Amino acid sequence: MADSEHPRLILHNFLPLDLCKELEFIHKSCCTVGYRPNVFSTTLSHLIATNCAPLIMPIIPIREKLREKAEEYFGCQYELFVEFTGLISWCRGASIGWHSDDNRPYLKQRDFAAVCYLNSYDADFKGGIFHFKDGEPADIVPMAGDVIMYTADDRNIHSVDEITEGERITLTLWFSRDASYDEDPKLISSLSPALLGVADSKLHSYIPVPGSINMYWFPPDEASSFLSGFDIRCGRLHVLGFDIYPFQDTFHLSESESSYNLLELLSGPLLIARDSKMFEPQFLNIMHALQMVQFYLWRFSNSKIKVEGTTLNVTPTSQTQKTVIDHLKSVFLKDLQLARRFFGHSKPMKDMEYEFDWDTFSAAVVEWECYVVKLQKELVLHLPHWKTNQSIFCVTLGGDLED
Ligand SMILES: O=C(O)CCC(=O)C(=O)O
Ligand SMILES: [Fe+2]
Repeated sequence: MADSEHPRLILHNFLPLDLCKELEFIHKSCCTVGYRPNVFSTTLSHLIATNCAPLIMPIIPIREKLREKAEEYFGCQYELFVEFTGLISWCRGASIGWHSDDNRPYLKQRDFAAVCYLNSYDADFKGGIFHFKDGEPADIVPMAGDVIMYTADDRNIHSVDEITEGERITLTLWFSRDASYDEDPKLISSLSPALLGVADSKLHSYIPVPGSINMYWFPPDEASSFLSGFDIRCGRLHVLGFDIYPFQDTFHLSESESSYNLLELLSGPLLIARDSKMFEPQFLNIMHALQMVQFYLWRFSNSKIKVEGTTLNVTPTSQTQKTVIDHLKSVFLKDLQLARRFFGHSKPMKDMEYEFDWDTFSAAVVEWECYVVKLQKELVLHLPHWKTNQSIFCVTLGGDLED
């Protein structure tokens, strides 16, 4: 498959599609504005810092499998450390020219890269084809479940075409031979024992806690004034048909209130509305609401599961509430068109309109709790082992990932 001048490995169908969908859910619920233009990212340390530690669990076995594969293929058994793990998405306009992944002084520690494609060219996005400058294979068309691995040096100079539509999502890792760049000890020390000691009855401890407002404002250089652009969390909810209504008294929401103060409302309790209906149970903040909607989308929207007969907690939106919603929308989504261009996707949006129902959404909210408790238990089970070894790896793979 590869010659020794250009050491690289392509693995087809390495990740099961349902796992790809799960990672997409995690990314779309938790990401922040990323490190390059029109790029969004979710790192493991960010998941831990925003009280979403259980959500690192689906990533851990994949990470370990990839490290093993890299060591085996590139002939460096037991030598590699994971330097970086992140879910990364590229939206319309993102691209990268010819480069090697170690091409900056501060990236010299990178020895190998692994890129797992979580969604597919054409079906989910247009553009975004990967090219190696020299050697074979030369062009990689991203397909969900496929993985590419290559050396980070100039034997594997590569580029990615501009994304012209949709959102291209990957799980990207870099490996280093230098133990001082191992990300594990930092991650382990940030997994606070107090946080993990919670019993199931205290699940509310795992309600996501948002990072600072400017981490979610796009474009990032507008995050000092918020005069143009949009909040990416509101943008994602908007393209899926949801509005936000703050739970707090809104009498002070005058036109003159600063954008920053209004954006602060997103860190507090709120309700979500859709099609002139308000869902009564409150969410504790925007990340909580977004996670629930993305969870619904992942687990319920494409399945035949329909839940009927749940007591509906949905009321009609009043005119006063609509006025508040519209005012806040004009603050949170200054550039609605841009938000739609980035996160909107004509086909899935139509499917959503068709398939959404509040009863099933209520069921998803309950199911989400079971999901997080399950992951939390796994995390609690593994942590003592991780601490002893100062390294994050699973003792068993739990059957989620095929050999
Ligand atoms: O996402 C990809 O296919 C590769 C991205 C890349 O080259 C990079 O992040 O350095
Ligand atoms: Fe690269």
